Amino acid sequence: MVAPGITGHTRPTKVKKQAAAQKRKRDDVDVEQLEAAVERLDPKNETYKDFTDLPLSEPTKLGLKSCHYAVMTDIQARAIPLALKGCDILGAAKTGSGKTLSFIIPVLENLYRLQHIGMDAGLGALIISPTRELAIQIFDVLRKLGRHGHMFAAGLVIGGKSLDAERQALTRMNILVGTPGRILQHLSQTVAFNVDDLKMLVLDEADRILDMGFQRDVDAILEYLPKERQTLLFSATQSKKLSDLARLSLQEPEYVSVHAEDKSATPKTLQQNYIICPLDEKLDTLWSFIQASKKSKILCFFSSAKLVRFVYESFRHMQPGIPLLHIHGRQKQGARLDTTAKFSAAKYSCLFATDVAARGLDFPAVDFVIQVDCPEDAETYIHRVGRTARYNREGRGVLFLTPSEEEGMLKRLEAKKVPVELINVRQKKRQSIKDQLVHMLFKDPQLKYLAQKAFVTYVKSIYLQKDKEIFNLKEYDLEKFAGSLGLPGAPRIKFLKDDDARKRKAVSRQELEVSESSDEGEEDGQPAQKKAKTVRTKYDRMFERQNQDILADHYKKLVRDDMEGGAAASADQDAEKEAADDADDDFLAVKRRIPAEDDVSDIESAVDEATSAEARGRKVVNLPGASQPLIIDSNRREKLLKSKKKLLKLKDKGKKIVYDDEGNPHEIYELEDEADFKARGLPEEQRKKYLEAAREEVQAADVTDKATAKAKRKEKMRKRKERERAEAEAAAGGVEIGDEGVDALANFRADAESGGSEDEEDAPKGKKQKKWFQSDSEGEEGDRKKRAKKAKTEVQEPQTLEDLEALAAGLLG
Ligand SMILES: Nc1ncnc2c1ncn2[C@@H]1O[C@H](COP(=O)(O)OP(=O)(O)OP(=O)(O)O)[C@@H](O)[C@H]1O
Repeated sequence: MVAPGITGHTRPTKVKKQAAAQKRKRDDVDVEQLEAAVERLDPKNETYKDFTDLPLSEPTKLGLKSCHYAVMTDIQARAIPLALKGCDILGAAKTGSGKTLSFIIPVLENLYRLQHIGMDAGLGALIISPTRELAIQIFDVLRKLGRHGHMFAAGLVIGGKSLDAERQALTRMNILVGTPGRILQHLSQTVAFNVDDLKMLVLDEADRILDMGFQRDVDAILEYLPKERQTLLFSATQSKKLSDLARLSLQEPEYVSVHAEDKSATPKTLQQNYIICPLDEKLDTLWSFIQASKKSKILCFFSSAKLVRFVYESFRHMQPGIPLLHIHGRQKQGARLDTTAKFSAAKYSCLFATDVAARGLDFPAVDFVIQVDCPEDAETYIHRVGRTARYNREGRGVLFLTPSEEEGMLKRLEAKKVPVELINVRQKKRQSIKDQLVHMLFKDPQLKYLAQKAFVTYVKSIYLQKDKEIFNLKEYDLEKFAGSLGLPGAPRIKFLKDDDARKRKAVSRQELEVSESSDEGEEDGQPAQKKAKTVRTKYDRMFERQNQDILADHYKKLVRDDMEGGAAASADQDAEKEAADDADDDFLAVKRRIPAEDDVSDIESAVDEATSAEARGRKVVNLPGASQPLIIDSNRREKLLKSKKKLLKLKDKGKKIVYDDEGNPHEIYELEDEADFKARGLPEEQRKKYLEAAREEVQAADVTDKATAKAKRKEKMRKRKERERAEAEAAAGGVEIGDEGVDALANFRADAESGGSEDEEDAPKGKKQKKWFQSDSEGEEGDRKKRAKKAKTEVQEPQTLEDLEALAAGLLG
């Protein structure tokens, strides 16, 4: 198999051509025999177990052998024979049950029997996947299986590479794997891309591809494809919606649903648990879990990219003792692929992810899938948890549910026949990381900013959830949640006006996840055309941010005020701007409370305005302490009168005054009259006079100071002599002074001379001084904590995987 741009041939062209010609001759015979054998297949009455039971071409057999695939999985045994016979298929099977081969083998075989090979044949099969990572994975399986003698040209189009390079290769391709957006882009822009003779269309993760997020792209793609074709749809959670089937022009499709028999939609080897965890305890619980499972491969799901970044960055600072990775749609493609490869290869690692990693990815040997944030629905739960316990391996899934999410989510899971069992977190084993987070955020403003964004995006994700039976924003203690992220308080969030919010609510959560990453040209199959076109600088983006009041102070000073009265006008402008970059804030607005100097209107014009307003019959109120009258021209202004806090804003801010030696108040800068200044002489002469007078003043003060210092010294000397005399008399009187007594005396003298500062020097070196605000007991408490912490870190590391799994299980058991 040839994969343009990916594999190259080293053999000279002549030899290659001869080999191909010979092969084709052999294939002619092969093809006829295969056709006859496929005709004889009777999937409805016979069962097939091994791949050798099926009439497959030599190259496919060799491919299967080289990958050590011998026995078919259930979905393969049922779907492949039907697909070989040309049926349209709607295949549903549990995660990790081998669906990829269920469509790759029919694609290779059906095109092989049709000899749909070479440049002139054009595109024979199109395989669509919702994410780039999954497309790469499918292409990899195709390559491995097809490289033992198949002559197809196969390619991968997922964006992130030059369109031109892809264009040239596209014209030669027989099999194409890609994401919806990029495929559509080529269909609409690459003239030589010929799909008129397409024989097969495959949708992997079909329910995802057919949902709202991809609807437009997929419908547009279908417009280009011939109606006469074979269509295969596969997913772990399959939609049977008639409208979808009609869209795809399926012809009497065969429903191949493998989990119908054992009733459960998840693998038997998967142990599924859930814990009840209040929102503000999630990070503590997760941290403790990771600490107890260092020798494991863990995949943790969160609801937003910002949350993933925050948890990754903060946990990394705390050195958890296990390699941490993170993946989300906002990363560059290279970084995502790098992370996928690293996590696949890792023995022990913990990957923090958004749902971009929820579907289809075949990471080997994942021990735990932790759903830290509740999935939007049961389907997403199934796909997430399906990253473990793949192909008969064991695995464990733990779902964190807040008390308010429990009932609704369990109902949804039950409806999908997903067996989850409640377990408890051992409170004794739960470590609190709140203080560490507070400390880190205090020291690192960037981390604090990330925490604030994480908070906002989390709240947004809850607000946007469609299933209000599970997600009810009022039930979450947001103040405590902010505290658990290390924030001093919850950033203030104000929801947009009702109609706007309603519009946004209609957008599905999936669409949001997709659009979250649209800044990468095409992300998860979103077309690149949707990208914002204008070039904007960092500063443009800075001013466009809605959550200005959670930015650093100096940003605040740069922000123009949206005073209550002007808010309506600026809201429209904001709405336009906000559509661009900070997409995840676009239904939320943080109240702006920062007045800027140039927006406070000129008093005179305000008074004029008030007079004319009064003339027009409007109510005008003179606020005590305010420099301008307040015109009441709307209900909002009327309400304003009732709020003391808001009225405060309209009052004069006050000035800074300095007092001279006589106690007279002055402005900080007082400029005298120019004529008076000139009358006193030339500026240079005035300066000299001033300096002379000041010098005389200083000299006089110096003389007095010296005299005072001398008098003090004399007095001190006199006192010391008196003391020595008293000591000598005491000694003569027979009082014994031991070593201790001498020390005490010496100390006393030093005290007298230095005002007691020796005390500090006497404190043992190396031991940290107590702070003035620390009481003794606090100090001891601190020491005790330190000792306890030390003891904690000295706890014996378990040596075997079993030990650690037992520990991990212990935490959750
Ligand atoms: N017949 C087989 N024999 C042995 N291993 C197999 C067989 N079929 C598939 N596998 C292996 O099982 C694993 C899961 O396969 P695959 O990724 O196709 O699952 P899936 O059903 O598509 O999962 P998901 O629903 O999560 O996308 C892969 O590592 C694959 O190599």
